[in-house]
Amino acid sequence: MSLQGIVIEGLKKQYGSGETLVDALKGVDMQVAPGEVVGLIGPSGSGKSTLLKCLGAVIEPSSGRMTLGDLVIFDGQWKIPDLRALRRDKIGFVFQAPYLIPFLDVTDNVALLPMLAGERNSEARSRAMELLEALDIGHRSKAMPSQLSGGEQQRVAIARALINRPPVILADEPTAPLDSHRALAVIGILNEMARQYETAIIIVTHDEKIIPTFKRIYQIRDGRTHEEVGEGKSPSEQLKTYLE
Ligand SMILES: Nc1ncnc2c1ncn2[C@@H]1O[C@H](COP(=O)(O)OP(=O)(O)OP(=O)(O)O)[C@@H](O)[C@H]1O
Repeated sequence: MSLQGIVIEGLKKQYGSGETLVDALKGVDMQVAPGEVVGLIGPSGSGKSTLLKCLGAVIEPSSGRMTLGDLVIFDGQWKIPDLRALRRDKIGFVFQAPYLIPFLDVTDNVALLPMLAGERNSEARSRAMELLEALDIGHRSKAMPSQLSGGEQQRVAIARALINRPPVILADEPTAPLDSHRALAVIGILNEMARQYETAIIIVTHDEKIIPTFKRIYQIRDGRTHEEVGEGKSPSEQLKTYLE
């Protein structure tokens, strides 16, 4: 991947038309370097999920431009013919709920995507195992999801998001159900993974526990992004700014 990471320029998204028109994004600009983890915060209804869905090629923006690495994915229209392949190969998703498949063990939950894509089962499982070890959960590789704690399930979900080494990870409230200790552990892991694999990571959050960990934060207000630099401010100063 080139040094570009994620670049979003003038992104707009409108839902509906006429009387039901909603201007969800009114011109979003955002940049995340490879290896960087940024926070995305904003009040309810400000457009955070809409932005993540546009970037994740789940919904189509109305206008603007989005680049992942050296790949222009959207410029007034989709520039990639196969959006499913784009999602599978370039983007890892982590959600609030881990959404693990209940009847597959931990290893197969992580290995499923490459196996479905045609990789040999033994290779996919051995890559899954490597990641599980790196996430310090290798010892639970044969467990079923229901036998894991919430924090352990979220680490498996992170391994699944990383298995194809995507240049981009989009995380939507990944720590919401976790206590402080586990939430900070999950953020620590995402930071370490970003550094190790040069992944650009965007984390949408309301979670006061993790907001002070971000070096850079984008705040969405009224459909536009405002960049805030977290570093240098004390956690309480940051929280005061963001929660106002
Ligand atoms: N499918 C849709 N059709 C019409 N309007 C929508 C649709 N999805 C979202 N919206 C509107 O777009 C705006 C942005 O919504 P979005 O879900 O992106 O906000 P959010 O910041 O993620 O909110 P929350 O923190 O509550 O999840 C809101 O006004 C919402 O009502």
